[in-house]
Amino acid sequence: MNTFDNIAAPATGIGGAITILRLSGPDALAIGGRVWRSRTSLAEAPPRTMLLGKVGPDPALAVYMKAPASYTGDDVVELHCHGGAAAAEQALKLVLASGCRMAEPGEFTFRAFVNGKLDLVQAEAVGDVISAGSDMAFKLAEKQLAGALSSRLETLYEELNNLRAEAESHLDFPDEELAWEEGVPERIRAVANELKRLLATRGIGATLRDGVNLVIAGRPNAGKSSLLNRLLGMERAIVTSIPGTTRDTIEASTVLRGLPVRLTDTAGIRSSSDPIEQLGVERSRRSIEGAQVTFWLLDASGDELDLELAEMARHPAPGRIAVWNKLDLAPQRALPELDGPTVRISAKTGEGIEKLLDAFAREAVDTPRPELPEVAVNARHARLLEEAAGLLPDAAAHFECGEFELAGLMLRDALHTVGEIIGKTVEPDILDNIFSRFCIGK
Ligand SMILES: Nc1nc2c(c(=O)[nH]1)N(C=O)[C@@H](CNc1ccc(C(=O)N[C@@H](CCC(=O)O)C(=O)O)cc1)CN2
Ligand SMILES: Nc1nc2c(ncn2[C@@H]2O[C@H](COP(=O)(O)OP(=O)(O)OP(=O)(O)O)[C@@H](O)[C@H]2O)c(=O)[nH]1
Ligand SMILES: [Mg+2]
Repeated sequence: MNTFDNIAAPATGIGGAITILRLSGPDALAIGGRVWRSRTSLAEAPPRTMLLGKVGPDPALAVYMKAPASYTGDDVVELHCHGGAAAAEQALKLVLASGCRMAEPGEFTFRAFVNGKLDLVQAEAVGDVISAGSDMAFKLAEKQLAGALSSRLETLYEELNNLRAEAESHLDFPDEELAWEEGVPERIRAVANELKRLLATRGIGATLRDGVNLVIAGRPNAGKSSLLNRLLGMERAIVTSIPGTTRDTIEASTVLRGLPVRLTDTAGIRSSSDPIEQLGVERSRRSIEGAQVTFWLLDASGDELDLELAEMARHPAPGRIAVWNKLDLAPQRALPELDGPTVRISAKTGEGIEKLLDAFAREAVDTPRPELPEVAVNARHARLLEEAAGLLPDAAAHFECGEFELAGLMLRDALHTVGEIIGKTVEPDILDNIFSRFCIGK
């Protein structure tokens, strides 16, 4: 990605009411002026003023954002054209024929990073904002974009740099018994503790970014699809009184207790001679294996409780919550005690669903009512935090023994590693990996 190129891409999904083409680069203004025409040119009007003109024969609005006061930090021109694939394609063709090349995925945000508009953690947050699957995930991404995590890492980076300087200052006077500043090893350990506090947010970070994989499993007719429909608030799956109604897995996205959830309803598990049903059951098994949380439904009203329990015992399910369903049909029935979290519900009346959601959240994030975290790191951050935190106890110990060279080397490594998180020092392939996951136009 050459940062001096002029790049362009649709910034909106094609097919909406308006398509915005975004141009960024040193010649964005000139190229925009070749494609978009009006009585007053973009160069004449004050920047960030929306003007009406034409792209070819079609009316289109345009705005110029002068470097460095733009999203990318380059000169940016946006052309707001009529929506629809044909209009957008024509305008894009003109732009590409007039000196821009097509932007790669994430390239606008990459430029913002290179131009110092965003650090790497904030650039990742742009991706999180776009892919957020729940209100809580969205709010976390907004905080991270605003710099909540960046500023904490920045503070740690500065402290590590001071500590490194302190250790290295002793190297210049090897023969002197230079008294080292009070409290340096304690400060190193304090940084390690703060890194560990950040590391502890990895779980909730993964849950909010990736969503929880929740699978509903059980014997045929236990009420799995009824529960799916209730959780979604719509009749997504077919429900009948005939065992074996659901033959294939059904997937849906939803939000439970503020957590983004990928929900899978499965075909009821039993041995069957029907080859189609067998394939469905095989899929159910695979879904259960990949689950983070499993609702294992048991029909509390049936006369085959032993069979229900035997089937559950046969299938080790991650994060399993046993769910006695159809409570409305058997309100007084004495049910066997089970190992692990157990909830009683009626998918039909909705009774017990709140308790089920509490149990779900406890299984997913260890608390029935998750709160929005101040910050939450992602897998990349966690890997680097762990690496940095691992170096610090030894660095503190070396410092205490007067082994300042070793202490300094380790502090330098830790500094470098924390710097990688915010993008102060970073390998090109890491950048590629981050930005290529964005959509084109972002
Ligand atoms: N039309 C349009 N809408 C958009 C964007 C955009 O680029 N274009 N954005 C993104 O895709 C998001 C908004 N993010 C933005 C962030 C910074 C700047 C910007 O011009 N920053 C300058 C000026 C700051 C200021 O005036 O306070 C800067 O940082 O120097 C623009 C958009 C969402 N909506
Ligand atoms: N009374 C009562 N009936 C329920 C309840 N939950 C489900 N049912 C009924 O039980 C039958 C089976 O429900 P489904 O949701 O299709 O069951 P399933 O587990 O998806 O069944 P398969 O797809 O065949 O594996 C239907 O007639 C539902 O109306 C409940 O809580 N109370
Ligand atoms: Mg079903």
